[in-house]
Formats: sequence, structure tokens, C-alpha cells
Amino acid sequence: MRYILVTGGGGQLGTALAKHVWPDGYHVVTSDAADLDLTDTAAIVARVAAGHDGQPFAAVINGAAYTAVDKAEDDLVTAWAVNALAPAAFAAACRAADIPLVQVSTDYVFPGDKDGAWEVNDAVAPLNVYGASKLGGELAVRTGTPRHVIVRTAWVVSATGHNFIKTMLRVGADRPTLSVVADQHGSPTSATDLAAALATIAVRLVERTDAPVGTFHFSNAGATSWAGFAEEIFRQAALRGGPAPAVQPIATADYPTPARRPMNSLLGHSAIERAYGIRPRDWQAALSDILDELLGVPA
Ligand SMILES: NC(=O)C1=CN([C@@H]2O[C@H](COP(=O)(O)OP(=O)(O)OC[C@H]3O[C@@H](n4cnc5c(N)ncnc54)[C@H](OP(=O)(O)O)[C@@H]3O)[C@@H](O)[C@H]2O)C=CC1
Ligand SMILES: Cc1cn([C@H]2C[C@H](O)[C@@H](COP(=O)(O)OP(=O)(O)O[C@H]3O[C@@H](C)C(=O)[C@@H](O)[C@H]3O)O2)c(=O)[nH]c1=O
Ligand SMILES: [Mg+2]
Repeated sequence: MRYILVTGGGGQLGTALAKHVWPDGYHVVTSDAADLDLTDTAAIVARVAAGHDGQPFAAVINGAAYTAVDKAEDDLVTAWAVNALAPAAFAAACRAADIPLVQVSTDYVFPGDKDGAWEVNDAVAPLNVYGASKLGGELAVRTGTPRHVIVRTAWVVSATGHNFIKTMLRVGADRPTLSVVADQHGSPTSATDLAAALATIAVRLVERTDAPVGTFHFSNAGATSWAGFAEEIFRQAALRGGPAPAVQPIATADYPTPARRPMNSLLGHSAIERAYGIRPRDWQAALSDILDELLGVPA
């Protein structure tokens, strides 16, 4: 049996990685905050070294993070502990055990001032504490262990956990109109699709010493704004008897938040397709699967 340690077992991605159908012989071992506190670097190193059921881990996927973007502005130390120092501990432990590490990062490492999609070698310049702390995690992994893959993703959504779809459905049930920013652009990502991509990468890293390493981007295909995303959520929700409030497009300036966010965080997929043959499906199709789970299949 090949055991893969997955952190953030209670989060969107960790849940999807546990549900993913892995190849025969692979088994996911999840950890959550209750059994492995990621602010405790010694505990991280010990956990990776301990392996599972008398065997060393075959790989680690660090799916946990401090993801509360606005709260991070006032909680710098915890954000950096979880998003930067914990990945450093995973890198050190994976290097010592000679096993691959898959680290998940974010579109928020980019400043958002590009016209087209961000490619993997574009210059990073985070606008907020969350993005800066995630960049710290990238640097720790990139310099800490050679057998690593960093996958930047964006706008992660699923039927479980906290995310934009669930917020829109909850708030949309109570209000006739929702104001949503229309000038921030990006690509929504199904946690299920992301999990499948990460599983492909992890298996290849485990089985082939010549598997591509480095930094890649994964999101669902296509681009939208948060307002465009909200409109499509409600269009598809209405087909399932869900809420259908009007979406009022607004400017970022009219929706003040503690953290600044990138105006364009669209991610380019050419690197992950070239290295791993991964081609994401459209975000609207991924959304449809999530709404099937949340609201039922349309009549
Ligand atoms: N959500 C998004 O829109 C995006 C996410 N990403 C990245 O994707 C990855 C997965 O995100 P996602 O699944 O959405 O995140 P979630 O917020 O759904 O889950 C994060 C998980 O991290 C755990 N965690 C947080 N702090 C600690 C800690 N101190 N010790 C142990 N566990 C901790 C949480 O546990 P608990 O709940 O128990 O605190 C939770 O299970 C992360 O690396 C994130 O940065 C990238 C781009 C977009
Ligand atoms: C709820 C709500 C949000 N918004 C805006 C705020 C923000 O610009 C945008 C999305 O809101 P969220 O709270 O989901 O944004 P946020 O938590 O910043 O989402 C980010 O999370 C981190 C973890 C990432 O890595 C990013 O890829 C991204 O997904 O929509 C509205 O305009 N109207 C609303 O009613
Ligand atoms: Mg959020």
C-alpha cells in the first residue's frame, strides 16, 4: 500500500482528495487541525517521519492553509506560520524522507495588473498578507526540497466547506438583489477537478523519478468576474428550484474589504498541459456538478 499524507482533511481540497478514486494500491491518510496543528513545525516533521501503519509515506500533499483572506490582514503571524513556515517544515521532512511534496498555492501571489492569463514564470508581487504568506510557502518548498510540485489555483469551490457558491446561495435566498464586484477577473476551480489534477501529479511523482517538478497552474477553463460567476450560479440554481436574485455589478471601490485583491488573476494552463497532459474543463460544467450536489439534478 502507498500512503499519501493529505493535510487540510476537513477543507474543500482535502475532502475532495479523500473522495477521489485513486489508482489501486494508493490510500489517502488525511490530517486536520485536531490531530496535526500546522503551527507546530516539530509536530509536522515528526508526523511525516512516522509514516503510516509501519510504512513510510509515499508522498505528501499539503492542502491545508490559512485561507481567510481578510482576517489574515490582522493575523499576520498565524497566516505566515500556516502558509509559509509549515510548508518549510514539510519540505524539510519530505527531503529527509526522500519523498515528493505537492504544495498548493494561489493566484493571489500575482499583482493582477496583466492583460492576459498569468503564466508560471510571470513575476509575483502579492497585494495582501494571505498572498504574501502563500508566496513564502512557495519559496520555502522551491528552495527546500528538489522533489516538489507547486500548483497555483484560484477561486476554489465545492459542495462542502466555505466558498463563493455557498455564500451566494445563502445570501441570495434572503435578498432580491446582490451587489457583486464585476471588475475582478479570474477562473473558478472545482475542488474535485483540482483534486484529480493533484492526484495525477502525485502518482506520477511517486512512480517516476523523472516526473516534471516545479510550478504549475490549475483552474477550470474560461474566465469570468465575480459578478459573472454569481450570475451563472443563479442561472443554474434557478433550473434546480434554487434562489435567483438579481446581480447588481459593482466596482471594487464600492465593496471595501480589509485585503486588496488582484483585478486579474486568470491562470494560464500551458505548463501543466505540457508537463502532465492535464486539460481542465470549463468552469460552467464544474459549477453544474456542484449545484447537482447542493440543489439536486435539474428536472
Ligand atoms: N479557497 C480558495 O479559493 C483557494 C484556495 N487555494 C489554496 O488551495 C488549498 C486548499 O484550499 P481550501 O481547501 O479551499 O481551503 P479550506 O479553507 O477549505 O481548508 C483549509 C484547511 O486548512 C486547515 N488549517 C488551517 N489552519 C490550520 C492549522 N493551524 N493546523 C492544521 N490545519 C489547519 C483547516 O482546518 P480547520 O478548518 O480545522 O481550521 C482546513 O481544513 C490551500 O493551499 C489554499 O491556499 C488557492 C486558491 C484559491
Ligand atoms: C460575498 C460577496 C463577495 N463579493 C466580492 C468580494 C471578493 O472580491 C469576491 C470574492 O469573495 P470571497 O470572499 O470568496 O473572496 P476571497 O476569499 O478573497 O477568495 C479568494 O480566496 C483565497 C483563499 C484564494 O486563494 C483566492 O483564489 C480567492 O478564491 O467577491 C461581492 O462583491 N459581493 C458579495 O456579496
Ligand atoms: Mg474566502
